[in-house]
Amino acid sequence: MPTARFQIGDTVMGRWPGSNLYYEVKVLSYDNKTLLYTVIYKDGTELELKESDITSLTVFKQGGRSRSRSRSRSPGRPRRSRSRSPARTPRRSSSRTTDVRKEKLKEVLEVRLTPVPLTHENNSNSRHEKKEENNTASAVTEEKTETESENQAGGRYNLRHRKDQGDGKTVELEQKTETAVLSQTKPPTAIKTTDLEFGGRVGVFFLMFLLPVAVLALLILCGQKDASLQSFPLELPALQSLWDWQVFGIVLLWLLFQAVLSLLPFGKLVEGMPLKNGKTLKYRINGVYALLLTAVAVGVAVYQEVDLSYIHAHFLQFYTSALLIVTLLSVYLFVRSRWASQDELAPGGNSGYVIYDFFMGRELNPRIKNFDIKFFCEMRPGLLGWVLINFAMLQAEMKHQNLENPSPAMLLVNIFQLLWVVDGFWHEEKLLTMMDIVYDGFGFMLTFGDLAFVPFTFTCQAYYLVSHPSELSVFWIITLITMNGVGYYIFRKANSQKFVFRKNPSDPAVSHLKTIPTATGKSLIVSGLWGWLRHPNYLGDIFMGLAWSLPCGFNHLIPYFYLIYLITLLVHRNARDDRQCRKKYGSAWEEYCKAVPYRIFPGIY
Ligand SMILES: NC(=O)C1=CN([C@@H]2O[C@H](COP(=O)(O)OP(=O)(O)OC[C@H]3O[C@@H](n4cnc5c(N)ncnc54)[C@H](OP(=O)(O)O)[C@@H]3O)[C@@H](O)[C@H]2O)C=CC1
Ligand SMILES: CC(C)=CCC[C@@H](C)[C@H]1CC=C2C3=C(CC[C@@]21C)[C@@]1(C)CC[C@H](O)C(C)(C)[C@@H]1CC3
Repeated sequence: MPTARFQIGDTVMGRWPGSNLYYEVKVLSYDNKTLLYTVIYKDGTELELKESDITSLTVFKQGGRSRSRSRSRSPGRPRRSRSRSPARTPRRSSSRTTDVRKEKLKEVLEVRLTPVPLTHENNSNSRHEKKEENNTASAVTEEKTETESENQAGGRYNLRHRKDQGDGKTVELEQKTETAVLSQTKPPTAIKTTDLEFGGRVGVFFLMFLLPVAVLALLILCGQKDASLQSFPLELPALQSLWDWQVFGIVLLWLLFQAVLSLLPFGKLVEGMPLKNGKTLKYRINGVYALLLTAVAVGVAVYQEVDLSYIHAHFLQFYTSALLIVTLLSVYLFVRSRWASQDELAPGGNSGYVIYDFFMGRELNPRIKNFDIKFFCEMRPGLLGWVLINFAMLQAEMKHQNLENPSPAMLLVNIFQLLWVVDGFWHEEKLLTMMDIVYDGFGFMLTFGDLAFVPFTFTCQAYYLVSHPSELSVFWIITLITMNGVGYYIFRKANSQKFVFRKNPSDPAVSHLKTIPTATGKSLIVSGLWGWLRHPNYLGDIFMGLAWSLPCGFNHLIPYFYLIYLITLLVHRNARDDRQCRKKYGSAWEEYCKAVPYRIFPGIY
């Protein structure tokens, strides 16, 4: 009769199926027939493990000590990324900061899985470690269902989530875990960036010139009577016609006005995602107030008979002014990043190549005291500038076409896009969890995107309509409203569902959804919109983008620029996110991809 080596109630280290990671588990029972131990992980996941996959705690502690003694880092070798998985145990470190961080995160980590890689892992390179770290088994959970999965070694593992047992206490544990994940997930450590995007140094060098020139070309075409690509003027506009100091002054005033609004002490102060040093930054969420105050200021200006069509008449000059500010700001950001500590660097903008890092952005959250430059630029001057420019185009249309009222096409474009911007401000807080804020550095790409690309290309439909009238039938108007409504519904529902789920998976609004657990303690939604597509929110956005372009008719391709940009960006973003999720969630992500094969478009893998 076989005897159990470990006793019920023992705390031991259990291997996570299919990986070399060990987590602290408690032995719940031992089955003499199958020779399997039932163990429970700290996040409530129960598994049946073979004895060979269980090791006593002391063995690990000894192994850990000898490891830390023997590990010597050569100066050239990048620091290992530890924060990729939120479930990692902070190890012994000589640094006092790490100890402080350990203390701060202790409470959170108590409800997390605590993986400890096998000793031989130290012989492998860091890329391999990352892969192993996230290689986890997973199962689709549903009320009262279980999925059995075979691990790579052929052993039997029985995955069960405690939620399935209808145990209220456990749901609370899961809720605590997920909440902790939302508020405590750390961005990856700023090790040297080796995976270069956008074609590396050469790619970004060309992009840096190509993007501003492409936008200029788009604006030139959009303002021409014949906006077809073949009619692009062979003679470029004279340089002096592209510059106006007064316009430059107006752009500076606009930025200053928005900066002042963003510093007003209205709205709540919220904490962003934790940084590598365990600290969190505070953000003032007052976008809705800024929107309202800007609307009042514009209303007063119009009442005072300020002619907003000036913006239309000087559109190219506004663009070049914005471009100069983008360039100066990017240089400032790059220079100041020299004084940023390792902790403050973005994982994607630290390659050591000046051009690449300048483009991608070295610093993650550049701030002047409490003023967060990235958060400000991402939401305020560009998005509000877009709405203001749209409104100016509406006035210009009435003036140029001698209309008493704006055309239905112009009204639709204005209203649809205003709705999207208002929605963005209403949900401003959610931006704090997005990759742009959490992972991306603030360099030329985002500065240009936020301050030049958004206000000058997203307005391209309204700009086009000023000199290209478009008749819309009632049927067409209803179709476009429906299309925008459906797109908005999918976009909003998917984004909100994910946000609420990440905050509290037991929230009644999302508790009915089926999920796939992952070793990080977070789960992935696998039903509803997120069970239909891997990025339902992108599809909603694309529907809206289509509804914004169609009012301009089919005479030219130019008004479809936004749609083409959006699809390209979202396809690229999907690939990027897919890579990150595969690293983060390992086989759980594979499982999700199998369960939900379509990415953005139904029927297209
Ligand atoms: N108009 C424009 O110019 C742009 C618009 N957007 C819009 O912004 C919105 C947000 O986009 P973005 O942040 O890129 O991407 P998503 O909102 O799709 O977020 C992706 C993240 O969501 C989490 N996730 C993925 N699948 C699941 C799942 N099944 N269950 C739970 N969580 C999941 C993962 O993060 P984790 O697990 O770590 O939480 C993943 O990294 C979109 O609606 C997009 O259309 C974006 C860019 C530009
Ligand atoms: C060509 C080029 C340099 C592109 C840069 C891309 C940026 C313009 C966009 C990347 C992601 C964005 C998001 C918003 C604006 C455009 C950029 C910055 C966003 C803040 C707009 C408001 C929305 O509600 C949003 C919060 C969902 C959205 C987030 C992404």
